[in-house]
Amino acid sequence: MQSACGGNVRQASPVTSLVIENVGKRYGETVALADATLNFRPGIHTILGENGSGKSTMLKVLSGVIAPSEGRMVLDGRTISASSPRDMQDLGVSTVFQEVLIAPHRAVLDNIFLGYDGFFRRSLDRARRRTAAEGLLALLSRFPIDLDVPAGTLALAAQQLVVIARAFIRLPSILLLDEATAALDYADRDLVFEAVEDYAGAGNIVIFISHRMEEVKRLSDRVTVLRSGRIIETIERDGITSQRLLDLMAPEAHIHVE
Ligand SMILES: Nc1ncnc2c1ncn2[C@@H]1O[C@H](COP(=O)(O)OP(=O)(O)OP(=O)(O)O)[C@@H](O)[C@H]1O
Repeated sequence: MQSACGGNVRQASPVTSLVIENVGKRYGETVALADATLNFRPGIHTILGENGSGKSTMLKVLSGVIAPSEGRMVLDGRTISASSPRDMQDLGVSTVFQEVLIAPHRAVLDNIFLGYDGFFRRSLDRARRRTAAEGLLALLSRFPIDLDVPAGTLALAAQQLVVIARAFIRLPSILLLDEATAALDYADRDLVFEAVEDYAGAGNIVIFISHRMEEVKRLSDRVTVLRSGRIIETIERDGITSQRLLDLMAPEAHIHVE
């Protein structure tokens, strides 16, 4: 991925460990996340659970979108005092949210670099931006995406690829993906997953949310299952099977996988 960006973009300092300790989030009477303690290491760590189990809440806490009601986050041994998405970006965290968030009237190229200048506190000239964006989109997309058209004129799948490219262009140490490929077809998803696997293999932390069991089994180095806002168990790659994951997600359902 670094080479796809032509050496034009700079990676934040590598991070080797992100720990959340006793993190909780309440909305009035609703406990969205309770007493969550987890150690994220380089590789792909999937968060799995039924609707409403707290997955997005955990990702929003990690991305700085919401402040936890209690607990703390520790990055490479140092407690984080970040309180906004920008603070988390400065620490090397990039997020692709469930919703496809684009500026529809701005060019695709500008969308890929949205927020980039403030992030790196210095600008990158337009020619270098084009080279970096072209290299990245060539990795992520089977079809060419015009950098100069307003992003809102693209099909939803192409818009989602633009949003994914925006996260990668910053070369984050921690990449958060919340159902980030929902609008893509199977072949599109495959390219994105290859890029994600390469990125994690290069020593970065990827935290991944998906409800598609095949994706989870293909990508995950480890899976943490949530139920009703609580961490039930974390399973390493060798122990991941559909049956085991379903039993942990919904034990009362007694779902049997053939
Ligand atoms: N802004 C909010 N205000 C009130 N309750 C909320 C809010 N956001 C989430 N919740 C509640 O917190 C719980 C966890 O929600 P969360 O979105 O984290 O679950 P999820 O596992 O991501 O679900 P889904 O798969 O449906 O996205 C749910 O009961 C949800 O209704």
